[in-house]
Amino acid sequence: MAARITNAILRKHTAANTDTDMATLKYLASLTNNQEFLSRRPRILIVDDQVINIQTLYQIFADDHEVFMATSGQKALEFCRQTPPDLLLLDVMMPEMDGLEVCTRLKQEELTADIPVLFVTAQNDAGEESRALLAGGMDFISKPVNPDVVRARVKTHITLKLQHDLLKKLVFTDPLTGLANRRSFDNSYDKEWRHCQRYGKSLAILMIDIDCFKQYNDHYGHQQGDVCLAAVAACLDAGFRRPHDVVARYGGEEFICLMSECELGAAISKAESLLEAIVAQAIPHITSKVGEIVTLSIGVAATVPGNSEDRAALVAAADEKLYVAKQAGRNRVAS
Ligand SMILES: Nc1nc2c(ncn2[C@@H]2O[C@H](COP(=O)(O)OP(=O)(O)OP(=O)(O)O)[C@@H](O)[C@H]2O)c(=O)[nH]1
Repeated sequence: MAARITNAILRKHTAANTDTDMATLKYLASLTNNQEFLSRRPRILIVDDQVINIQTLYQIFADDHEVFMATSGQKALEFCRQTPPDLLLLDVMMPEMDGLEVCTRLKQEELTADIPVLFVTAQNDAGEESRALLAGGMDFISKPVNPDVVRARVKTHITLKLQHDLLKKLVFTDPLTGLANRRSFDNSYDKEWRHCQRYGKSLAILMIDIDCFKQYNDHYGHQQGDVCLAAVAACLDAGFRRPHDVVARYGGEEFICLMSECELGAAISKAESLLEAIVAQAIPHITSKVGEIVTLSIGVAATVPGNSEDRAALVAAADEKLYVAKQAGRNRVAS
C-alpha cells in the first residue's frame, strides 16, 4: 500500500515538473532552432553483463526512448565515444571493467564527460553508493528496480541534461548566423594553441571582413544586412570540413577561422577558395566599391605556438593583414 501511494505521488510530481521543464526546453530549443531536440526521442544506453537485467530496463523505456545496450564496460565506452547517449544506466558489478571504472573514464574525456550516469546495482551498502557518486555518477538505483522510480529518475536527469545541452548551445552560438560565437572561439583557440604547442605544429588564423558592408546596410536595410551575414556565414562554414577547424563570428561583419595543424601556405589557399566561394554566390551589392556583388577581404597569419603571449599576437597579425587587404583594394587575401 505504502509503495502504491508513494508511486502515485511520484508520478504526479514528475508529470507536473516535466510539463514545466518541457515547456522551458522547447522554448530554449526554438531559440537555438534546435530541430534535432524538437524531433528526436531521448537516447539511453543500458550497460549490464546480464542480458536479463538489460531486458527489464529495456521494457521500461522502449516506448518513448531510443534504447541501446552494451554487455561490457569496454563496449559501453566505445558506444559513448561514437554516439554519446543522453543518459547511461550502468551496472556496477561487471567482469573486466566495472561500472565505477567506466564512469571514471567517461568523466575524463571531453566528449563523454557530460553524459549523466545512473548506477543500477544489487548492492545496497552506503560505501558503494558513495564510491559510485564520487566516480561521477548522478544517481544510484537499487535492483530489483521499481519501474516508476527508475522512470521518474531517468526523466529528471534527461531533462536536466537536455537543458544543459541547450544552454551550452545558447552560450556558445551566435544567434544570427548559427556559427560559434567569440566566447566559443576563445575556448577553441586556447585548446588548439596548446595542442599545436605540444606537437610543434603550425596554427593559422584567417580574419575575414565583408567589403563595404555599411553601404550594403544603407542601401538594402539592416534586416537584409542580417540575411546577407547569415548567407556569408553559411558559405564560410561549408568551406571547412576538418573537425578541429573553427569558423566563428568575431564581431559585427567580421568572422574568424582557426585552422589547427595548418601551415601558412595551406591557410592562404583556403582563404582564396573562400573568396571564390563568396563570389560564386553572387549576392547582389550594387553600392559596393569593389563590384556589384558581395566580396570579402581576408588577412592570414600562422605560427608554431611558443609562449602564451604569442596567442594574442597571432590574432593581431591576421587583423593587420586584413587591413592590408582592405588598403590594397578589397576582395583579396593578404598574408
Ligand atoms: N545588418 C547588420 N549589420 C551589421 C551587424 N553588425 C555590424 N553591422 C554593420 O557592419 C557595418 C560595418 O561597417 P564598416 O566597419 O564601416 O566597414 P565596411 O562598410 O564593411 O567597410 P570596409 O570594411 O572598409 O570594406 C556597419 O554599418 C555596421 O552597422 C549586424 O549584426 N547586422
